[in-house]
Amino acid sequence: MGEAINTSEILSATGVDLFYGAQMAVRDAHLSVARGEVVAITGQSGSGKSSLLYCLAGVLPPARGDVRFEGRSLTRLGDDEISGLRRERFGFVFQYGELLPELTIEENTALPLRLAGQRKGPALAAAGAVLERLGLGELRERRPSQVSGGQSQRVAVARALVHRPAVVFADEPTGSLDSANATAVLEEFLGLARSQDTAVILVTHDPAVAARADSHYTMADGVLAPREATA
Ligand SMILES: Nc1ncnc2c1ncn2[C@@H]1O[C@H](COP(=O)(O)OP(=O)(O)OP(=O)(O)O)[C@@H](O)[C@H]1O
Repeated sequence: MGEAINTSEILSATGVDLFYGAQMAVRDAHLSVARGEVVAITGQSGSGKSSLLYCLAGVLPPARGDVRFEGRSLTRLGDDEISGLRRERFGFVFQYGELLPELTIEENTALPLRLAGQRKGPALAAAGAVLERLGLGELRERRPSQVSGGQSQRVAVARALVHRPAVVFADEPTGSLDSANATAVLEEFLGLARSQDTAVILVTHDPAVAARADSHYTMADGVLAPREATA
C-alpha cells in the first residue's frame, strides 16, 4: 500500500538546499505531494517556508537536490517551459490577493486563462462560473478597490483555481483576514481545490489552518520535518 502515494505523486522535492548568498534558507528538504493532496507547512517567521515554496514552484532554482513535477525535473527545463508550467499547471495565492487594480473582478479571475491563450468570451464565462460558485457573482464588474478584504481574497482563490491547475501554491492565503473570514475563505478554497483534484501546498503560521490539511510539515531553521497526518 505504501506504493500508492508514489503512483499518484504530482510534485516532489529531494535533498533540496537553497541559499541567499552565503545564508542557507532551505536545508536538505524532502517532500512528496500526491495529486489532490493538501499539504500544510507551518513554522516560525524566517524558518524558510516561503523559500521552499519558491523552489517547489520553480521560481528559485535549488543549489542542490531536485524538484520534480509529474516526474520531470524542473532544473532541467528551460525558462520558457518553466514559465509555461507556472502559467498553465500551477496556481498561486498570496497573503493580500494581489489583484490588478485596473481590471474588473471577472477580468482578474480570467487572467490565467487569458495568459494560457484562451479567448476572452470563454475565459470570462469560466471566470464567472467560478466566481458564482464562491458566491461572488454579483461582484463581476467591480474593481478590486470596490470589494472587501475577504472578498478580494476569495477572488484571488477563484483566480488561482480557474484554469484547474495541478498544484496551487498558497503563501499565508488568509493571513490578512480576521479569523472568521479566514476560516470561511480557507474552507471555500480547499473545497474547490478538492473538487477538481488540485493539490495545494499551503504555507501558514496558523495551526488551525494546518489541521485542515491532509498532511502537515513544520519548518525550523530551514529544515523541513513531517508531522503526523491530521486528516
Ligand atoms: N531575497 C532574500 N535575500 C536574502 N535573504 C532572504 C531573502 N528572502 C528570505 N531571506 C532569508 O531567508 C530565510 C528564510 O526566509 P523565508 O521568507 O523563506 O521564511 P518564512 O518562513 O517564509 O518567513 P515568514 O513566515 O516571515 O514569511 C530568512 O532568514 C530570511 O531573512
